[in-house]
Amino acid sequence: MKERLRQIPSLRPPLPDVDFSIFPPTPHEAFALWLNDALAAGVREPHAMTLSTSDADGRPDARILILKNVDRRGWHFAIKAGSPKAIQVDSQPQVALTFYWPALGRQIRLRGTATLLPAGECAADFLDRPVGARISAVASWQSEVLEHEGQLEANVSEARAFLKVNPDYVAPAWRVYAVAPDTVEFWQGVPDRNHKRLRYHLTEDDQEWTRAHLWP
Ligand SMILES: Cc1cc2nc3c(=O)[nH]c(=O)nc-3n(C[C@H](O)[C@H](O)[C@H](O)COP(=O)(O)O)c2cc1C
Repeated sequence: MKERLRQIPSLRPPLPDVDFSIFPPTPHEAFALWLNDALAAGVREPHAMTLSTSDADGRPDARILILKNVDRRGWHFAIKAGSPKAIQVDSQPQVALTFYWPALGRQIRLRGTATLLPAGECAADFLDRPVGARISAVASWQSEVLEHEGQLEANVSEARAFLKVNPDYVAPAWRVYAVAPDTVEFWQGVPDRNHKRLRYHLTEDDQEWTRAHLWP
């Protein structure tokens, strides 16, 4: 295994260069710039990110979610109440988000606080989902033990029939959170390993973003 892993290239050139000295004043704007680059470079699912949480005992957990929006409140994700991640976020709202875009050798790391958005926004997000995704959200006891496939099929059929006659139904467990970061780091991999890093940090009074270049 060790040999096989060693042979896999990482940060394979060509990678883009970056001039952090001309980066915008907020990480929100910087994220939008890099997302444009990722889309232009054909990065698959650049809106997939790892949400890291910790449970009540302080044990870390992580999983991938889809980024739903970025606005002044932060980076949004949608999940189901009652799932392990939702229980973790509610008990410990300090979380981290991580993006990795291999084709560009770029990583973005955020640390901050997750806040539940108003019920109306959660409902609107649910109704925006394709019908298959709504069926699945209604049918699934997410992350519970599935005793046999038949259970899932039965729940999916039931949810499909229910949503057919109740197309405006909103799953009450649907939640959208925004992560308001206090730290956001933009990391550009360089093949010679002298990576470039820019960290945005919110001042204590939450008024201003400061910027610092970090050692590789
Ligand atoms: C590309 C990708 C996107 C995903 N997007 C979401 C999402 O937006 N919301 C979600 O609840 N789960 C999403 N998942 C599934 C989660 O990673 C996870 O398996 C699931 O939510 C259960 O997590 P939990 O047991 O920590 O609650 C996605 C998985 C992948 C691989």
